[in-house]
Amino acid sequence: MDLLQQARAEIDTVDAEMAALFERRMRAVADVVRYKAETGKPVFDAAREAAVLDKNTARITDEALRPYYRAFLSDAMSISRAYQRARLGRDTAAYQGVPGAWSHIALRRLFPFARETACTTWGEVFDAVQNGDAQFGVLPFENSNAGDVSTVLDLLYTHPDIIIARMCDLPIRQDLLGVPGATLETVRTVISHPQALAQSSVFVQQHGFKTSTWGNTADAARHVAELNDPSVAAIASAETAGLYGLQILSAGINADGDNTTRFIVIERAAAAPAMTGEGQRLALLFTARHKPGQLAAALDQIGARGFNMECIKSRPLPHVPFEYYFYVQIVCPAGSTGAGCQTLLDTLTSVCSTLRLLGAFTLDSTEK
Ligand SMILES: C=C(O[C@@H]1C=C(C(=O)O)C=C[C@H]1O)C(=O)O
Repeated sequence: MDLLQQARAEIDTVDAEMAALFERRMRAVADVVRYKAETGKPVFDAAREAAVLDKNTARITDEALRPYYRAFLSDAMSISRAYQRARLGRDTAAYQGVPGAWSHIALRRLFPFARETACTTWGEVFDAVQNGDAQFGVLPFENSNAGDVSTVLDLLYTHPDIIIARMCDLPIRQDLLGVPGATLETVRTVISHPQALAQSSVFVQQHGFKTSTWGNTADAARHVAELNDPSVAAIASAETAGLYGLQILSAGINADGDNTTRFIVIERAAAAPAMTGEGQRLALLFTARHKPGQLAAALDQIGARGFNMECIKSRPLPHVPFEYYFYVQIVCPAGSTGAGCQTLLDTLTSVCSTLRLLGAFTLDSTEK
C-alpha cells in the first residue's frame, strides 16, 4: 500500500467512527428539540456555543490544528441548528426579490436547508418576520460602492421587536450568461439591471455589444432563457445561470472586483440579543440629548472601554422633523465578556436619551 492508500484507509476508519458519533450527537440534539418545542426557547444559544467551542478547542493538543477544529465544531453546530429548525418547523427564511436575486443567493448560502419565501418589498420581509410567517429575513444592509440601504435601517428602527441575528458579506461577481450553444461570438445584445451594465461597461464596450436595461439581473437571466436566442445574453450571477439553465460565457466581467454587499439576517426577538464579548459585534441604535458633547460622550465611553467603532450612521428620526438617530457598530475587544458588554451598555444608557441593543452577532463569510 502506498502512502496515499494508507492515509485514505485511516481516514475511512475515522470517518466510520465519526459517522456513528454524528448520529449520537444528533440524537442528543433531537432531545434538545423536544425541550425547545415544549418551552418555546430559541434554537440558537450564543453563550452555550461559545462555551462548547472554548472547552473542546482546548482539548486539541496540536496547537496548529486548533483553529481548524474550532471551524469544524462551529460547522457541526450550524448543522445542528439547521436540523433543529427543520424539526421545529422554524426554518422559513424570507427575502425580497425573485429567485437568483442577490438576496436570494445570500439566503441560500446562509440557510442552505431553509424553506424560502419571496417578498415584493423589504417592508414585507419585516412583516413576515414580525408576524411569524418567517423565522428569518435576509436583507441587504450596505454595499461597498453604493453605500447604505437606508430604508432597511429605518425599518429596523421602526420595528422594536426585531433584531439583527447575523451579518455576512457577499462579494458581487457578475458573469455573462447565454443559452446553451451561445458563445462570445454569437452574442449581439446584453440585457441586465443598469447597475450591472455599468459595472461591466468596459467588457461590454470591448466586445461591441448593444445593451438593454432590465428590472433586475435574475429577471434578465430568466428572459434570456425564455428567448432561447444565442444572440442575447444576460449579466447576472453564476447561481442564476444554474437556476435558469444558462451557460457562463465569461466569468467576473464587472470591473469593480471588490464590490461587496453586506447582508443582515433579521429575527423576531424572544429575548434581548445574547452578548458573549470577544468575537462578537454589537449593533446599537440610540438618540442623543440636545446638549453639547452628548454624541462625543457616548463614543468616548465606547473607545475608553476598548471597543472599536466600525461604523456610525445617522438618519432622520421617522416622523420627527430634523431629529436624528444613530446606528453604531462596535467590535468587542479580545478577552471581553458578556458582563463587560453589559457594563458598557449600562453606561451608555445613562449618556444617551434612548438606547437599543439591535444585535450581538458574529460577522460571517458566505465564502467557503
Ligand atoms: C443543541 C443546542 O442548540 C444549538 C446547537 C448547539 C450544538 O449543536 O451544540 C449548541 C447551542 C445551540 O445554539 C443547545 O441549545 O444545546
